[in-house]
Amino acid sequence: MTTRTPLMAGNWKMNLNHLEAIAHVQKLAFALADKDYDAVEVAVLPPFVDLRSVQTLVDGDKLKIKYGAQDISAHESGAYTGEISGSMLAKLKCTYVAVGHSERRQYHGETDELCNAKVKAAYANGITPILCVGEGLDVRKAGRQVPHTLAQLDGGLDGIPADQAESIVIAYEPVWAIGTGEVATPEDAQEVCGAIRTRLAELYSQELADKVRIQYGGSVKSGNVAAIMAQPDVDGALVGGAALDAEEFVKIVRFRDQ
Ligand SMILES: O=C[C@H](O)COP(=O)(O)O
Repeated sequence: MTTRTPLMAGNWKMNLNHLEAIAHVQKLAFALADKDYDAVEVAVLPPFVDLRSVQTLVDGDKLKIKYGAQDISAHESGAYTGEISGSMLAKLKCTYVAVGHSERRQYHGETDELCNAKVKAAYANGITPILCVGEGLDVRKAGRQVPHTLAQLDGGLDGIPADQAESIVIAYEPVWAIGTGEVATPEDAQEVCGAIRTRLAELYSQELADKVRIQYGGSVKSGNVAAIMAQPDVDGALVGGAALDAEEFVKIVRFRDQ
């Protein structure tokens, strides 16, 4: 059985300017330094304008905290006003990039096809995508959360070869649980995360599926993280609101102590 290192990633969304970002990462580094946290990988996904500041801090102080972006352009360069390319993110040494977050899908009309192009752009630049998938409330009420989420997974991974897919991170985020305080039960999370792993085995191989980390996201807090992480197919969390509070995020990282 493959051991997967849990990945706790804080998606700051449109919060914290570059000065606040520096203070926040310093707090995280200070709080995490007093106890070994090698067993858990910690990442932050700040707004684009914070990335240079975060990079300088992480590089300068040789922090173990990883960082990445919340989005990536499907294009490599050119006349795409407002977009940020994969090569720009790679130049800032981003480890991760979120692709297809439900807020991008909902407010910016991102389709599975576009997400797939963004996954390819990430890999073309040596950045690991965190592909976000998950159903809305109407789909959940209709009991179609598994086929809906797997269709997003299939679309996002279309044409991605195994040697790339083995490093992908999948974030299962039921939209009805994002920022609502409405957390999926551990069983809800396991149902879909387990189905994602089974699909990865069908698309590639069981060996590959066993390597891929699958996160849960949606109102994760220190009080509920341990129960969610106890599920066999949940390998981390993509944390929104609670990641803006350094102390709370550190508690989530230390889920084993909760
Ligand atoms: O990317 C993070 C998710 O959208 C979860 O956000 P939340 O923890 O505020 O519910």
